[in-house]
Amino acid sequence: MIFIETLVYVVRDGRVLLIRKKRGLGAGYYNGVGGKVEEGEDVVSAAVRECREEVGITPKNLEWMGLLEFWNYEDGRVESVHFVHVFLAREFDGVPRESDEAEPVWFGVNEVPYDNMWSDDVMWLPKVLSGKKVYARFDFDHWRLIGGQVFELVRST
Ligand SMILES: Nc1ncnc2c1[nH]c(=O)n2[C@H]1C[C@H](O)[C@@H](COP(=O)(O)OP(=O)(O)OP(=O)(O)O)O1
Repeated sequence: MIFIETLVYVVRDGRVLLIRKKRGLGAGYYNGVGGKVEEGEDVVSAAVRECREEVGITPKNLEWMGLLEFWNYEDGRVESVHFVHVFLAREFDGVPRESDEAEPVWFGVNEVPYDNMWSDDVMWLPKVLSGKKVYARFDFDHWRLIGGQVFELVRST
């Protein structure tokens, strides 16, 4: 199975908005706001929709910060591949509120709870929060991280 997904990190006043995911894959972990891109939807529209659905806010002027690939293997075979577009939003409308999927929580950008997040996050999210664009690929065995590489993207002139 191949999935196109989004992750949005809303940043304001030195803090970043994360969600504590309440159900599904990664439940209990803190993460950015996001989910699967639906049939016929573009990635920016999907990112905005997920923010509205999960925490009731509308992010504005999304800045594309990179692409992550998550390859999950089960019994030596590829079980799923996830292409995740990462965005920063420095502006938004609305007030974050809890939903049945997610509890929104603000953290200082230097106090992100990496011990309670997907174990790949500490390898790339600090770069994104400091304004760097990234490409990364991570391999998992039954969703346990077994390897990965992170690259900073720089624009060539
Ligand atoms: N390893 C890792 N690190 C960081 N972020 C993620 C992962 N694996 C992931 O799946 N994710 C992110 C990527 C996506 O933003 C979400 C996936 O959310 P999911 O709940 O599967 O998608 P929804 O569309 O919201 O879910 P349903 O509506 O299908 O329940 O996690």
